[in-house]
Amino acid sequence: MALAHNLGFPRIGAQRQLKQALEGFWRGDISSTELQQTGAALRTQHWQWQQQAGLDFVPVGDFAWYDHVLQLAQTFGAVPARHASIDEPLTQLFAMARGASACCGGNSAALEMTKWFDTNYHYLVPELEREQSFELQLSPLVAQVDEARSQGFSAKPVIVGPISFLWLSKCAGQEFDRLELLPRLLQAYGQLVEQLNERQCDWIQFDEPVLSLDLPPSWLAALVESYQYLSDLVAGNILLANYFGGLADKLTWLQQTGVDGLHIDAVRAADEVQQVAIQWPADKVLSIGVIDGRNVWRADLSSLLTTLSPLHEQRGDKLWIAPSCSLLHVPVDSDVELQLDDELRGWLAFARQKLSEVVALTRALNGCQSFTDRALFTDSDQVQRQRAHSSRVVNLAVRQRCHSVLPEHHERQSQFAQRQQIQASALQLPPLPTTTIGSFPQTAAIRQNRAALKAGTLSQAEYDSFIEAEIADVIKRQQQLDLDVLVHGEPERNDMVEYFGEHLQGVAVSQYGWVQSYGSRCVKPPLVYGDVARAQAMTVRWSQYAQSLTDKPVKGMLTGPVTLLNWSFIRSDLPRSDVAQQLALAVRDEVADLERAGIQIIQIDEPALREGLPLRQQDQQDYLQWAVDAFRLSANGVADSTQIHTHMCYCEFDDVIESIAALDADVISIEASRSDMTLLNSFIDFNYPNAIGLGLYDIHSPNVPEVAVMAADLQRAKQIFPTAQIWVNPDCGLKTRGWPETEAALANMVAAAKQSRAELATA
Ligand SMILES: Nc1nc2c(c(=O)[nH]1)N[C@@H](CNc1ccc(C(=O)N[C@@H](CCC(=O)N[C@@H](CCC(=O)N[C@@H](CCC(=O)O)C(=O)O)C(=O)O)C(=O)O)cc1)CN2
Ligand code: MET
Ligand SMILES: [Zn+2]
Repeated sequence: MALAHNLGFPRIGAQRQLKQALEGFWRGDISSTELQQTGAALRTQHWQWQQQAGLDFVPVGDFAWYDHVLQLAQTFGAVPARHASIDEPLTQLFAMARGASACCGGNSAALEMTKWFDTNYHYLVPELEREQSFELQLSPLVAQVDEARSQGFSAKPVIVGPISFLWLSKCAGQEFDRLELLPRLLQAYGQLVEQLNERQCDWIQFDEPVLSLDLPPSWLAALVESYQYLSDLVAGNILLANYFGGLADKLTWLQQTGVDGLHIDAVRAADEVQQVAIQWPADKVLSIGVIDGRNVWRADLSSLLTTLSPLHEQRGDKLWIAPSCSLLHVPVDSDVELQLDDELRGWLAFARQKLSEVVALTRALNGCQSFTDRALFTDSDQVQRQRAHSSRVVNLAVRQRCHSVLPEHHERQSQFAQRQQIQASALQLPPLPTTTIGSFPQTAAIRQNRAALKAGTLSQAEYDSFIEAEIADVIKRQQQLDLDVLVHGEPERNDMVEYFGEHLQGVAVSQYGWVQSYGSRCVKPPLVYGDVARAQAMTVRWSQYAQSLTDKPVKGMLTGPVTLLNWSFIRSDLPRSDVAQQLALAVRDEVADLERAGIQIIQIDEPALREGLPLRQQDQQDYLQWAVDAFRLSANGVADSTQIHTHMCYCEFDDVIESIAALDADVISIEASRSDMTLLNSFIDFNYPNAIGLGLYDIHSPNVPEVAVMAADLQRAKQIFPTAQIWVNPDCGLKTRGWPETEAALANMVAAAKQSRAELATA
């Protein structure tokens, strides 16, 4: 009998209960007891759903208040000195996640947040000292195992394994080889394992997604050593879980680990399944992640059954069926999406539906299908046929246009040096021009108005005039701040990707399809189900209105094709590069309309360009090639006098700097402040040719940066780059901030720029 299991369930809640509870707790509206109750209720609900779906085990340990890597760091006492004096565990955890103000242990910054592999989920980066000690502190995992068992669930603890934990951490202070810490870290894992042993868990799942990366041999040797050690300690069995890519290149290492089971991502690495099935010993469990945990389309169950049947014949009960990865990256329930038409809704499988697919497949293999399992197969067959022939999927005009894209559509008319001169005389900006990244605070009033529009209690006309009033307000405030290049503030956008999803053909948006991005913040990724086209202008009206209110240039503001792609759920029947090209053409049309409407500066944001970089080096060049092409296709249809900006944040630039230069944007604004300007090194080393907007302050914190600090950073920048190349801006949009700190910070930023300009004049 094959077994059905799951690697992890979305923790945020079908109605984002965790978000509301967390934000309520941070505001002081609810007590920690109430927060704990919400967490417990969510866990129970999620276990119930999973058990009812028919899984043989439920995952325990996938829940976290903020992030599971953070939770594990705290579990092992890997707490930076600046947070160590905070006694109360939850207070300490949130201080590590969000920084602590004077109220609890001084003004201590949060841990760095970064992307979880190639997802839009962010984890907090543990900071490890060379002398770091690890010791099992209070373990929420152990408590939750007790909780699940007391409620009658068959619990499979899941935990990030030691190699991934170390790889994803960073050195506090000076660099050292983090593997030096492994023996101490393993002891802490050992302490945890002992507690789990007492609870007689049959299986413990250790997640090692770093197996999907190109790992140096020293790390692979450390992996073998770690799991040999843990296998001896664990009374039950170890399932070593990899996801987001393949691991066939590491099989000989994995065979030496002594673990009892291996989970592979059979979606991302479908081509490896046969090889792994042959090489992975038949007396060990092989868990095959066939249901896509990174996308939302219903699986082709019949074809999966055909692939899996021979494996089941070979392995019998040593075959497990699962989603490819944790379901953290998909929304909870597609059945509640009643605003989507039946056909489209029928194409979707969110977390709950995916579990039914896992179970239906497993039961079909085991020859014990229920009536509903059979119905699921019939539906699945029908959906595959529908999607293959549906007129809403193929748009011939789009296909033709894609075929007729020519190389010159990717090119500007002139080189940057010429454009720079033309633009300088057209725009007449001062040296070190100041600007912002696009969004201004998304106030409660803005969201309430949008909610009222959706609820039908506010008319479109009322909503539109509300948005105009907001735009007028941000234009006025920017003029008072004396910024040089203004923005309209993006008040009309719920999210920079979802908004375009709402306006593009071939794309649908869900009502409740929230996915955790970081902490309490969620996104609702659009669903790209068909060929993408732009029916009418999406942003021109707002930019034009904003420009009508001022003589200063107002930047048009668009999300770029690569970011639209990477932050959406994309159809699985076309290569990603083709979808990127369709999106690029849609954005290109919008750029053209903005230019025609008199907008002289257009920013095309690409914060997710780096995120989409394939995990293996061998796949990266191809991606960068088509991603850069997509951006250039979207941007380069303009006259030389139109200035193209782009923006990237959260970026390790080193490995993609050539591609960033190849975008050939006239101005790029980047994050620099949080890394203490070290991000600039890649731009310096590369001799980056175009203009750069320095993210002079971190918008993720409510702290108001001092003029002197920003002026000093500008001073450093002037020593590195020609002044004509430097712009001055915050490091990302201001939508998550409040007005008071926004205005105070921007006032200081403008003051720093003016001070720096005055120095130029006297130099
Ligand atoms: N897609 C995407 N990915 C990204 C980013 C991004 O901006 N977008 N930025 C980076 C960081 N990630 C972020 C992700 C989310 C948010 C964020 O602020 N999300 C908001 C939701 C934004 C949104 O869609 N808001 C809706 C409101 C949805 C809502 O909660 N409505 C209320 C009612 C309105 C109210 O009273 O608030 C309800 O349904 O109950 C709107 O503005 O219309 C949140 O979680 O709170 C910020 C950064 C990386 N990835
Ligand atoms: C995550 S990048 C955000 C860019 C967008 N223009 C904003 O200002 O919010
Ligand atoms: Zn940004």
